[in-house]
Amino acid sequence: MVEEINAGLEGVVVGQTELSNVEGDIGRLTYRGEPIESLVKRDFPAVLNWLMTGEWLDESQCRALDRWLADESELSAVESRVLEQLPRNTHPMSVLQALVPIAELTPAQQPPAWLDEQWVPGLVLAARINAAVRIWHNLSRGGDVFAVPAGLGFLEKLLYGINGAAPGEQALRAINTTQILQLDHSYNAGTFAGRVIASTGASLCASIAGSLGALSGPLHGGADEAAVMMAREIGSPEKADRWVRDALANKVKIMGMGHREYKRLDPRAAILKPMARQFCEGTEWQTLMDTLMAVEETCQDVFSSRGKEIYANLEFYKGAVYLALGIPEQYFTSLFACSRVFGWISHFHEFNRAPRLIRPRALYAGR
Ligand SMILES: CC(=O)SCCNC(=O)CCNC(=O)[C@H](O)C(C)(C)COP(=O)(O)OP(=O)(O)OC[C@H]1O[C@@H](n2cnc3c(N)ncnc32)[C@H](O)[C@@H]1OP(=O)(O)O
Ligand SMILES: O=C([O-])CC(=O)C(=O)O
Repeated sequence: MVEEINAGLEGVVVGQTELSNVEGDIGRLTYRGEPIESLVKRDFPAVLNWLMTGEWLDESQCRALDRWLADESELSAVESRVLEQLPRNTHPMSVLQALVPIAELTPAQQPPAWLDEQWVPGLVLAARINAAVRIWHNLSRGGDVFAVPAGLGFLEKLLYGINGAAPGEQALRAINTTQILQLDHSYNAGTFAGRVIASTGASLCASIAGSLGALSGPLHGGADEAAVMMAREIGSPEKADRWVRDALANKVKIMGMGHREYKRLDPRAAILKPMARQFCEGTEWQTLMDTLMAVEETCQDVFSSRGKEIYANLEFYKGAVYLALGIPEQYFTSLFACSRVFGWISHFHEFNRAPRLIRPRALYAGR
């Protein structure tokens, strides 16, 4: 009997989740029923807590969580030594994969009293990941780690540490938006990898180390860096049309375009494109932004001539916002991980409430 094989698991339902809902046919994304368009008007700590627990924090709780996460965004002596030993050209995603399995999950500061203790190790891990990205950004450039003043918020500390200067109000609002948009996305490859690892009874750190590996690939989270590298290679909007037509004729994938689930515009790209335009206008990033827009136009034109549709995904315009915030492209995917880790933690706990070993079957095709 010939068994049917679905190598990419397209459309296969392998579990359930209450965390986020990707409605690809109508281009809608919600976290616990709340559309991302309204969530981006809130503060990042409030939204990550909503995703994890399904409860809204009041203003003082939100400030307390923000401050505690920021305070926990430091590395222990052992963790710092690990980073110091790494070759300076190590990619930030590899740095995170080296660090996470040995990360210390005991908080250095007392967590807010109302925080359910089941969340503490995961939140400490998320804070360590943010710290590692900030600190590696300094170390990999051969410099000292920028001193960051006390009393900053979680995302403020991350941006301050990367740029060595206090972010303005507009930059803070922008990073609040990008990080909210990346928190969760149902059973994407990175999250699913984490659930598979959790299904063996492995630890939270093991699960998240696996998710990081999956996220790093260019067909997934690594597309953010790859899209900007593509725009840099093209060089200018005038050259985009020829470049894209040649690429598509040669079956080269255009990074940041297309999506397994969205059959319309990714709602995250719909928010990020106007933001990126506004941020890049009249700056050194204007040509890159214009090049990305020209790539999107030609890509859609070629697809339409084939009777198909293609749309930008989360990754296509996000990089232009990040560049304007002072974040270099090698760091894009690690910034993605700084947000998505809260989704991975939520999935780890959700999965472990009804665990089952995930073990599919293969059709033997050998001798
Ligand atoms: C956060 C995230 O992970 S978002 C996704 C980030 N990844 C990217 O941006 C990488 C570029 N995009 C892609 O590779 C794909 O669109 C994926 C992997 C994201 C999803 O693709 P799948 O559901 O597997 O669709 P698949 O790759 O089979 O594409 C269907 C058709 O569209 C084409 N296509 C899809 N995306 C692209 C693209 N970006 N560039 C060129 N052609 C594309 C495929 O070549 C295929 O054509 P064919 O039917 O002639 O063979
Ligand atoms: O859902 C997917 O396949 C990829 C994606 O957009 C994400 O992880 O945010």
